[in-house]
Amino acid sequence: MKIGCPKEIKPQEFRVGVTPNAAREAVAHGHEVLIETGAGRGAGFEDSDYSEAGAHVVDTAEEVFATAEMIVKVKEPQTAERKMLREGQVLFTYLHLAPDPDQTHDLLASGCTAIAYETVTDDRGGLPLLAPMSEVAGRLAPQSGAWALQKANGGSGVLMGGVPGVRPANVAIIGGGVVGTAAARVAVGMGANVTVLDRSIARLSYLDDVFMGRLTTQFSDKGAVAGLLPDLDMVVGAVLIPGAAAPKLISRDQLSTMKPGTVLVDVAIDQGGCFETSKPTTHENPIYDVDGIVHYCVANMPGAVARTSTIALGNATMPFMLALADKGWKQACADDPHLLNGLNVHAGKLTYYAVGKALGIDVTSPQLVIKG
Ligand SMILES: NC(=O)C1=CN([C@@H]2O[C@H](COP(=O)(O)OP(=O)(O)OC[C@H]3O[C@@H](n4cnc5c(N)ncnc54)[C@H](O)[C@@H]3O)[C@@H](O)[C@H]2O)C=CC1
Ligand SMILES: CC(=O)C(=O)O
Ligand SMILES: [Mg+2]
Repeated sequence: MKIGCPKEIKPQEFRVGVTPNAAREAVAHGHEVLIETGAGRGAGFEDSDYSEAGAHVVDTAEEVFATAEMIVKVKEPQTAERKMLREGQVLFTYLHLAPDPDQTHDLLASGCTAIAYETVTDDRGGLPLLAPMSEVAGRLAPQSGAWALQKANGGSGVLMGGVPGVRPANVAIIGGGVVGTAAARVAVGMGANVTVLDRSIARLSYLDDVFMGRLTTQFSDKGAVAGLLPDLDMVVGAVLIPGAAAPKLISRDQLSTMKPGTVLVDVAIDQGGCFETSKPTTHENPIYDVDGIVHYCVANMPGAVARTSTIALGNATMPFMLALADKGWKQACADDPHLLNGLNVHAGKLTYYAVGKALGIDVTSPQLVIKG
């Protein structure tokens, strides 16, 4: 199969969808890999690394899209990229369709087959292609939030770890999954006073065991969140209902119950955000103020540490990319129900229920699609 990897064009996105190591494996499996010149540079990979791995370096994204049977990327295709997708072509990347009707309609109109990293599952109930980037974003969240807490950035001027005689920051993390756990590890390490809220008692029990008294766990309901808000310095939003639009857990009215300069870090922004006042921002302009509360809502946080993120993502996607290339998407999805869970769009049909529910679009069963 011809596998194509364009340079990412989302602002300040330095990751790349195919690493030289992944390209080498694909070539060893008999596939042809086309990579746009400079695509790996932001992650520390030169064109020569790809050439040595057996890939063909091409000059333009147009060439990649026109030639490749499968496009492997990182971020959801941008408008210019969506225009280049065609019927029969496979797209393997993050999509986050539930909060993004424009992209959804463009993908349906293109006729392509789009498999979303973030809805591929595993045997343990996890999301193996989201998890590596959630590990990164979770570790970054307290770091970015601590920067936003600084007075010059609009924050309240509270230091995460405090100093002897002055209390540390109070941090609440809503959602104790992969992002939440990684964020808790860093926030606790910085010396903050951390509370993690989740609706899964099993998850709270795990966190209680692992952190051995170094954080507080609390069941997440409206009353619990409202009760914490007046005393917090930072909230990290880290909830997920796979594929679905994120539930809104802090309303605009509630901002007035918080201290001026409190920081909200909405990691769940790629699924629409879990605070009513969240809207996506970029690394170029990551924060904004609503009613005196600082919002950090960067939808591609791992792009900031593109080297680490690219290698971590490439390690996770490679086996799935190879299965899709070796067998063709239909057989690969028929053989692996976890990969089939990644199928969001095929030939003008939406195939993921949570996205259909969020956007009011009819859904065709993915099982039916692969039999067709
Ligand atoms: N902004 C960015 O750059 C990135 C964003 N993300 C996003 O971060 C979010 C979290 O991802 P993961 O941690 O991997 O998901 P996960 O599935 O590991 O964890 C989500 C947790 O949220 C909990 N939850 C669901 N509803 C809740 C509620 N109402 N209150 C409290 N907890 C609730 C679940 O029980 C689960 O433990 C996702 O939206 C993901 O797409 C991930 C990576 C990068
Ligand atoms: C998960 C995601 O959207 C990202 O890593 O950018
Ligand atoms: Mg870019």
